[in-house]
Amino acid sequence: MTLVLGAIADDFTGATDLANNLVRAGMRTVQVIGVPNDGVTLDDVDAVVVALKSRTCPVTEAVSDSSAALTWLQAQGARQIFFKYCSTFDSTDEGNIGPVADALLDRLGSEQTVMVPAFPINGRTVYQGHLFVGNRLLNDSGMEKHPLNPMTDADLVRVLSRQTPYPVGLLSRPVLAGGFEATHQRLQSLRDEGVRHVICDTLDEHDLETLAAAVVEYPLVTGGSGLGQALPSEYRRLGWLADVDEPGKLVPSSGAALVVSGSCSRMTLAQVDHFLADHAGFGLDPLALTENDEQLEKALAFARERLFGSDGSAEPVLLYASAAPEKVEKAQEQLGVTEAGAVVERALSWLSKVLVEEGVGRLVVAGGETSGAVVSALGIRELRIGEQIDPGVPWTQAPISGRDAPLSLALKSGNFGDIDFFSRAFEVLP
Ligand SMILES: Nc1ncnc2c1ncn2[C@@H]1O[C@H](COP(=O)(O)OP(=O)(O)OP(=O)(O)O)[C@@H](O)[C@H]1O
Ligand SMILES: O=C(O)[C@@H](O)C(=O)CO
Repeated sequence: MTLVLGAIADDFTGATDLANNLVRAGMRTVQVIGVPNDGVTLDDVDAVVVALKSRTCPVTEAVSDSSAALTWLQAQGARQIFFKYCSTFDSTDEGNIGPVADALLDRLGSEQTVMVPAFPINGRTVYQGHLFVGNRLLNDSGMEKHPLNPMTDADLVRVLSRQTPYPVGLLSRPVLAGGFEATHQRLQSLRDEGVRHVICDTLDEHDLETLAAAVVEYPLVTGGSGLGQALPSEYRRLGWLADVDEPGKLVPSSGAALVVSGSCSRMTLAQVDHFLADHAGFGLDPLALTENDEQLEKALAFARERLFGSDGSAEPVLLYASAAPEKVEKAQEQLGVTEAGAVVERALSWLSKVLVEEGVGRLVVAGGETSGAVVSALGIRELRIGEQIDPGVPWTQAPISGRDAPLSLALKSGNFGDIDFFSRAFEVLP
């Protein structure tokens, strides 16, 4: 069998989220970090997800990194390309969703793609082009306060129209409810009208199935991991995908248990509070971090003492910069948005690297950008997907040089996971 799906994910937690859904739907999936420059063995692999850090970087960089990923995936023979972005459509008026999708369409010589951010099991739905998080519109969900890409408009046709010079259309729920034929015809007529990007309403798994059936032969599809959950059965129907056993199990984990969090999303803030109620944690402040190394050293000493307790009293520790919007704004006013984020990412990734070298073997990271920074600092190139902790967040494993057993790693998207995620994650792990 040849490679069926090649995915380009704009952040690391998003990549893992998609890989998780593909694995759960029966595809043998490999997640690679960045475009591989040497041999990755893709025998017996149905899907590859290339994790980029292109969500908030400058547009030109996002476009060139995504194009490089496409070139590599095409060389591997991928039949369909999936551009994975956030289920909350994280982007700004400059991009990067529109410009990357346009560049990929150009390269693939394709006239149209669909935009399917919905992930119903995690409460992300789209109706009349408006994105909901649970029962709130996107712009009233906490995402309007996102440190890097505040989402202040829930109308995705309008949002995307600011990012692309091409026409953006809507495939609405009433049409979708008419099933495959009605959906197929609407996409066709939008294409005849020159509509390049189609925002797709989606309320539930059944809508995802209808969409997957209608777009399975599109060279490029785009969206959240919900569509990734629905596509594999269509690949199977076309004979592109053989039936395979359930995804492989990870090897038993070992080593101390650390959580690092740079996510300031509403759910992460609640998870941090919940964990701190009966676990140890150390909060980092970007302003203090820029002054000198004192806070960093204190955080390291705090973590070492509890993680590796010499008297056998080892316990999980949380290191976090996660903070409420007022605090984030204050740091951003003084340091600038990019520098405030970068200071935190540097601190958390350095702490993770040192502590993994010293014996952390189970690591949970909260936040997509934060995960990107941590995974890069650890020099990880490839992840195997394992047990799911909560929808969208599996345990993964990666070899680490100097460590006999692989590192067990969970990359949690900001708003994913139940309130007790940080402590329960370690219970799920074999
Ligand atoms: N106290 C803080 N002040 C300013 N910026 C912060 C602070 N804490 C974290 N940050 C930055 O905020 C950004 C959070 O983005 P990140 O992608 O990690 O989380 P998220 O958006 O919640 O996750 P996801 O993208 O998976 O939904 C990071 O760049 C992080 O460094
Ligand atoms: O789609 C989502 O919400 C997540 O996979 C994600 O991309 C968060 O960074």
